[in-house]
Amino acid sequence: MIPDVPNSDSELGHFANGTDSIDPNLLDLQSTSREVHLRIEGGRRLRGEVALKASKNAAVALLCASLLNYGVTKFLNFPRIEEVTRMIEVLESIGVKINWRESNTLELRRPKELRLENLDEEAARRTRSVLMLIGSLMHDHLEFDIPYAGGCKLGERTVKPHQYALEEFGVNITATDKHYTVKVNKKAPGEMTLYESGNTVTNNTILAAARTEEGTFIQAASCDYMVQDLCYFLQRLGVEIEGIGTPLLYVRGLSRIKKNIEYTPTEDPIEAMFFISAAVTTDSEITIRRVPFRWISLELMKLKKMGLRYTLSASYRAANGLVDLADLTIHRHEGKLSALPDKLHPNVWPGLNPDSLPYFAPIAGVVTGRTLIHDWMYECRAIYYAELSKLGIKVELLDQHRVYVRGPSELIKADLSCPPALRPASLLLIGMLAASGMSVLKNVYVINRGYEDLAARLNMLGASVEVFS
Ligand SMILES: CC(=O)N[C@H]1[C@@H](OP(=O)(O)OP(=O)(O)OC[C@H]2O[C@@H](n3ccc(=O)[nH]c3=O)[C@H](O)[C@@H]2O)O[C@H](CO)[C@@H](O)[C@@H]1O
Ligand SMILES: C=C(OP(=O)(O)O)C(=O)O
Repeated sequence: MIPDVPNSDSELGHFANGTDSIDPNLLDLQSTSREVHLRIEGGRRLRGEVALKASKNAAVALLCASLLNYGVTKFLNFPRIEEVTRMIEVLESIGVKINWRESNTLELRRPKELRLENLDEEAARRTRSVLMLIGSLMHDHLEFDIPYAGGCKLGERTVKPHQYALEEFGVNITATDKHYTVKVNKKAPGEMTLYESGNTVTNNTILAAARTEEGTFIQAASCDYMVQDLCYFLQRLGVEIEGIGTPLLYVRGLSRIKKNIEYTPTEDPIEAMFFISAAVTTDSEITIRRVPFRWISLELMKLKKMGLRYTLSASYRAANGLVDLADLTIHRHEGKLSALPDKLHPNVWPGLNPDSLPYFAPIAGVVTGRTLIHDWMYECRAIYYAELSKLGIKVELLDQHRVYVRGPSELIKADLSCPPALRPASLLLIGMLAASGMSVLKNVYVINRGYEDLAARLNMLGASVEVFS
């Protein structure tokens, strides 16, 4: 059985799935050797256009999935972000040959034999995504160790759903000192139900099914965007998958996969929410290009009901030919937005995306009235929303899941450090863009985990963001 809570103090900071307290060491763990900070001259209105990059969350799943393929895998338009770099370090350490080709094309060639004993533990511990290595490695390895996974520090993030899902495929996972020890006696479950409709666990299960020749019905699957992107890639590899975008997936795998393949992941709906929130909080008009609008349709609906005006262009296909995109223009609101009377809360897709929810916190700071944000999914992410009060937004923390945000507020500059979680850290950047004067945001590694070249892209929109170390 995998414990979800660390057994001893010495495990704190490493067993990131288990602790429900915010670990002060985590920032150190997440820093690269050179800390990078941002200096933001706020209070400028944004203007112009920005195009979205592909998502961290699909990218990490695709990197793990590349191990299933004994041919050459090429990912086009792949995000050059810290989380991808960590996963590349992990894959290179076990023998995968990886090269960045022209700008954002990533080419991977796995060797016949992986050297799992060389796995780069330091890189692995910085990301939760290493959990998905289990679903890929179980097909050719009878026994191996994976370091305890890291990722955003948001309170307890259980690994039990992964254990329960993979045991259906004959995978036994036990927690030893700082590692999961994985033993495989492969079997085909036929039918299985996930313990939670989590994204990473769904992807892990799909990876397990992708090289299981008998068909697998996966019930209570997440239908979220990174799951869809992984399924589209696996289909290209020849894996049969039905029910993409629904909670019942049917996967008929292949015993061996060897194919030279190119795949372009879809643009990131959560990056779209970052730019939407930046535009609304600074009361700006900008156009966000290449938005997978159906993946944030509920978010757009809520914004419309607050009074926000936006325009969607005619739709066109993403480079993978599968997902519809459109260009989204957010119009200035000139202070005329109103708070929704009902709470904002996340849900598994097609609900309001759990990673979109935080972006409503700075928005709620500039609308008139009181907004209740109920972040039930994560144990303590709502606590980070209260950091916005240091930028002048009136946030009342009701408990570790709920905040009231009262607006409109006049935002004020501040010097702050990033909390150890990507979306909450990026909220502070949004607040600083809207606050007049010079703010400093320290140690932005955690933002760079998920977003590429954000300072330069914001500067193209007329912001003034200086990177320094
Ligand atoms: C690499 C990746 O894709 N990361 C995303 C993924 O993390 P990931 O799939 O790893 O998320 P977790 O498994 O940690 O789940 C997030 C939280 O939601 C809870 N939970 C989840 C599903 C459910 O049906 N019921 C439930 O209560 C979990 O117990 C946990 O507290 O999904 C999260 C939730 O969308 C996102 O914030 C992460 O960006
Ligand atoms: C929680 C997040 O990421 P991860 O699952 O990588 O920790 C996130 O992207 O907001």
